[in-house]
Order: sequence, then structure tokens, then C-alpha cells
Amino acid sequence: MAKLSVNINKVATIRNARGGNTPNLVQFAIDAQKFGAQGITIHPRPDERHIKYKDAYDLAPVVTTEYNIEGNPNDKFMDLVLKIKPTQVTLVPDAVDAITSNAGWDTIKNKDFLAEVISECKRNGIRTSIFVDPTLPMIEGAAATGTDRIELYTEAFAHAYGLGDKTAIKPYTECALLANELGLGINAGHDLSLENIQYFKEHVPGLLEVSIGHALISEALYLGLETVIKEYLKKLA
Ligand SMILES: CC(=O)[C@@H](O)[C@H](O)COP(=O)(O)O
Ligand SMILES: NCC(=O)COP(=O)(O)O
Repeated sequence: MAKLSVNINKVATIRNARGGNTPNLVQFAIDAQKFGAQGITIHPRPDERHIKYKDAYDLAPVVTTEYNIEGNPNDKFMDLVLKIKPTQVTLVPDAVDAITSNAGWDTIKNKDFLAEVISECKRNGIRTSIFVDPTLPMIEGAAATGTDRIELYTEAFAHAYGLGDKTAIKPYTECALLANELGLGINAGHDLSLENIQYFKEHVPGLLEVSIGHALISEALYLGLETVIKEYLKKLA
């Protein structure tokens, strides 16, 4: 069963809107895990638009499942990750001003850089994952970096699926088959939702983890956090 890692970026967005501490991010992470979340994901961005670097430290002692910190491996991010030593780091090639993550790594052009960052993380006991588009050359390139896992960027699938085009799953199935052959662990994320998650899971062999935030938090506004988490777990079983 693929693990559900709840991305709590958007809880921090709501908190920051008033400058106080409501909703309390640490308590939210505790409760999400109590309701069944098998991991907590955060993505501290350089402008701290939602997750602040301090949040990453505050959350560390209460994330008793798997702690996944995502980000572009600049010096400040790497310093944070090597100090906290989360379960997993997910390397994402986001530009500072990106409205959200919108592309995976060019794992061929960035092979040497990624290999160096990955080996430093692994030396510190941190599992590594790199954010990639679902194309076979990028999967082959990822294997050459020495990463433990890849995270398949699922925006294209989610968008097409929402328009009724289920054929959009094909590249993800093909990339998963190759990743399995190459011994790469498979994570996935971005725009996954209650609507599309089961179909995705059923067509991606070897899927180990999905990280879901934007849709999950939006769904929880209507259905409640506990109900939504339990719904995801049912669809992932
Ligand atoms: C890498 C990815 O697709 C998401 O994990 C990302 O964290 C979303 O970032 P925002 O929550 O800032 O849109
Ligand atoms: N890595 C994907 C993630 O953590 C959450 O992405 P989204 O569900 O907020 O689009």
C-alpha cells in the first residue's frame, strides 16, 4: 500500500494570513498523524510564503511517522535538512518565484550536481527522492544520480484526468515499470486528489508514497480532516 504523506503547506498559508498561530501547524501535524497520515510533508520556500524555516524545526519532534522535507537544494535549504535530518528529502528544481512546483529535474544535465547533493544526504542517513517529469530518459538519468527514490510529478495526469482523459496515466505506468527495473523507489505528487488517487494508484506499479496537500486541505474544509484522511487511506489500500 502506498503511504499517504500529508503536505501541510496550505495550513501554514491560512495561519500566515493573520500573522498569529491559528491554525496551529504543530497541532495539525499531530492530529493528521492521529487520523492515519503516514507522513508529513513540508516545502519551505525561500520567501517563506507558507512554511517558515522555523516550522521545519518545530515540527521535527512531533512527526513520528515519516518526515519529508521538499525544496530546491540551495545552501539555506541544505543547512536546514542536514540539521533536522528528516526521514526523506525531496529535491525540487523550483525557481524562487515559482507560484508552485511546475517541472521536474533535468536529471541528465544536472547529474553531477544531484549526485553530490544526494550522496551528502545519504551520508547523513536521509532517504533521497528527486522530483521528475514522467519521461523515460529522466528516469534513467535519475538512476544515475544514486537517488533512493523518484517523485513522479503528477500535475499533467491530474489535469487530463479531470477532463476525462484517462490515457494520461500511460507515461506514469511506463516510468514506474522502468523505475522498478532500475531499483528506484517510486513516490508521486502534485494535484493528486480524492477524485484521481485510486485510478493513479491502480496503474502505477510499485508506488511507495503519495504526498498530497492542496486538494486534501481543500477537501478537508468541506468533509473534515479525519474523514478525508480516512477516505484517502481507503483508496490507497
Ligand atoms: C513538489 C510539489 O509538487 C509540491 O510538493 C509543492 O510542495 C507544492 O508547493 P506549494 O504548496 O507551494 O504549491
Ligand atoms: N510533492 C507533492 C506534495 O507534497 C503536495 O502537492 P499538492 O498536493 O499540494 O499539489
